Amino acid sequence: MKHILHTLAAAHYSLAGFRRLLQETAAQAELLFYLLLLVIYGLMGASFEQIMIITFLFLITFSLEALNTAVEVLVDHLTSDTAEFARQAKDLGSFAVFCGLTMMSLYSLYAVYINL
Ligand SMILES: Nc1ncnc2c1ncn2[C@@H]1O[C@H](COP(=O)(O)OP(=O)(O)OP(=O)(O)O)[C@@H](O)[C@H]1O
Repeated sequence: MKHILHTLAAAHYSLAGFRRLLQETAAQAELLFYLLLLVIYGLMGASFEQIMIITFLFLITFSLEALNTAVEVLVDHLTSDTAEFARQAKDLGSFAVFCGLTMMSLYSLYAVYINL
């Protein structure tokens, strides 16, 4: 019973995190990018396996965006001034998201190449 309640509470907190993430313009753009890719994958007759792969890559990218947002929230709480640690922390988070988007883009170029 204790474990079930713990899991339910964790799901509740995760949903709150998802709602918070959707307030970020970058996260909205990434979600739209994924939906657009799904349409393209559908139109070119991609396999179930290819749709699963792009979905996993999107979920990795979206989770990187969530962690990047968490870093930004913490940094903004720590300082409202210009600071070297703040610049480095935000740039590193930004680079992580960039890597995720690059994975999605490269895989999609490959999927278009083998399906058309
Ligand atoms: N307090 C700060 N001190 C120094 N540089 C900062 C600071 N805050 C932001 N920056 C620099 O400005 C960039 C953009 O920061 P900002 O807070 O606007 O992120 P963002 O545009 O909201 O990021 P994202 O698009 O990933 O949500 C950072 O990557 C960093 O280089």
